[in-house]
Amino acid sequence: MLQTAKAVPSRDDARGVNVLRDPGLNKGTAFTEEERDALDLRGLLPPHVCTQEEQVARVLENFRRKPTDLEKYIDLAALHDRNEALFFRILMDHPDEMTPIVYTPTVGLACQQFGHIFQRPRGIFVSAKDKGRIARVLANWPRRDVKIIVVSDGERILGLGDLGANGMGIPVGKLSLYTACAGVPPEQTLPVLLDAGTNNPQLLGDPLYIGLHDPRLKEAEYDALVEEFVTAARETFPGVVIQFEDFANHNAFRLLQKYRDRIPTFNDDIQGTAAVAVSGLLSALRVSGGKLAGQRILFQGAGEAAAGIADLVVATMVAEGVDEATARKTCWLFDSRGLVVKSRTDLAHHKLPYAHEHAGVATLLDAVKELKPTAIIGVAAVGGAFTKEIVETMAAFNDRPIVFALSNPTSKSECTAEQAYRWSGGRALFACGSPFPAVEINGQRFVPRQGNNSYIFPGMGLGAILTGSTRVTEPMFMAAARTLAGLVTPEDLAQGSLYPPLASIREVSACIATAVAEIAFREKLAQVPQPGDILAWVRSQMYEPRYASARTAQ
Ligand SMILES: NC(=O)C1=CN([C@@H]2O[C@H](COP(=O)(O)OP(=O)(O)OC[C@H]3O[C@@H](n4cnc5c(N)ncnc54)[C@H](OP(=O)(O)O)[C@@H]3O)[C@@H](O)[C@H]2O)C=CC1
Ligand SMILES: CC(=O)C(=O)O
Ligand SMILES: [Mg+2]
Repeated sequence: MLQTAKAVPSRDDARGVNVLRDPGLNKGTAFTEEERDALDLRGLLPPHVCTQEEQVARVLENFRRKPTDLEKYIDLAALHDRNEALFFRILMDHPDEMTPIVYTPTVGLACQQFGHIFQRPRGIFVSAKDKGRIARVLANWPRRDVKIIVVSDGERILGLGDLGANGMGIPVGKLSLYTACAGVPPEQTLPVLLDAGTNNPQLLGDPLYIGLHDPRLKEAEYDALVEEFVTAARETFPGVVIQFEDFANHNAFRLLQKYRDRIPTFNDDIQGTAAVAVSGLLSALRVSGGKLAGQRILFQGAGEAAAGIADLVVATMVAEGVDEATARKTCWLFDSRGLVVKSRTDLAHHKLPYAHEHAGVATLLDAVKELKPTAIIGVAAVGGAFTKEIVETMAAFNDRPIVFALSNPTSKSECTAEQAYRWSGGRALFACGSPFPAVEINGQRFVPRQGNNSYIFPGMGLGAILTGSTRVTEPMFMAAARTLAGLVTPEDLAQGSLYPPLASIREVSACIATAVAEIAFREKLAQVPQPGDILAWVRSQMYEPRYASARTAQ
């Protein structure tokens, strides 16, 4: 027995196998001859040594053979678990093809099916059962150099509602973009799902649901869970930035208020969305020739995204010298009960600054007719809400109507790109939350781009991480919006694109991180010495999905 044990090493001794099983170290068929010897890999791999390019070709061939987007998602998730560098190489080199799979819209479907497609856990699940021991749970994470956590409690996943622990797909997807779009090293990222229960009856009745089969915690218990998590996360991973994602708005605004002046944190749905939308507005105004001060913006929806955008529109106008009261009057909200007006007594706190003197209006179409907005922004997750009549009405009194259909995923989009362009006779200045293909109308080609916070959060997080900023502030989001808008070229605008191409997202993120870092240094929030050339420094810190050398792998 002893002899056998010696002759056949135990798994722990089999260095080669462990390397192949570690996605951070594994190069698969790309291990060189020397590495195969040094790491005991001989025979564990087929003999042909592949280049990374050959591996990419193989992955793409298989990926493209998958019959559905969900199958493609599962395929990429498996690659992520197998070979991190190859996964990010593919994401970075094929952003237009891969982003809609790891991110919206497919990630929404994946979250809906999460318990059924689940293969391997990724990230940390902190549940209500962990009360009193969350620090120990976080300590189970194998690394201490985590710099960015994206946390969700799964209560408002995209526009799909309460998906409970299935919402883990969102932190995982967002953090994949952190690495692919902003070069944050994957080992510095940690997805967290805070399982406070779910009120989704379908999930509670689904034996394959992966979360607690319990109703959501009530406010006091819930707040205690979040507080324990935040405290433990900051102790376990000193300096970590915490991004709150896809919380329901009854918690999102409160938690932002509670933590924004205490730790480096932001709410992506409120603040990241605000920056991308303001950037889109600034780009649209370059085409229409107007100024923010001259706009009337009607939001369909009055939640996190709407209030976040409206607040940043106001802050931007105030920074341009407009008085706050006047600035507020440019923004109008329309919620599930109609136009938000002063006489209403049912308004949540975040709606009050936009409750103007006006008679009640019951339908969005009537609101458009009465207010004659220059821009409509859809953030209510009501698919198809921008009807033909609404877009035609917008086009009747605006030479260049601004139409942003920002709800996700695609099924919740207020209108398609084709509808916006066709119904406006090719005059709409359009942006969408989820991707739409290019549209040709009367020989003119329009290339819609995504008004999605994915243009903002990777660079925002990178800037905060690199500087060790102690806070993530509103001026940083304003700067991100302006930086992003500044990267839109006349060629982009000529084809209807209000954002730069996804292919340039790493450069976009580097510029946003630089703008954020400049503020962190100026406001003395940074914890590192200021480099001479901030942009060059930021670029030099960005992860490249190159394979580590065998020496590193050992
Ligand atoms: N493109 C992007 O980057 C982002 C897009 N989004 C998308 O925006 C959508 C909303 O997100 P978020 O703001 O966080 O969600 P919230 O739940 O905070 O807000 C939703 C809002 O929609 C309103 N609403 C619901 N039904 C209707 C209706 N029939 N007519 C008018 N308003 C209605 C709600 O009204 P009431 O207040 O009365 O309940 C609420 O104000 C989602 O689809 C999300 O995916 C969000 C963040 C980023
Ligand atoms: C994009 C995003 O954050 C959302 O739809 O929730
Ligand atoms: Mg979100």
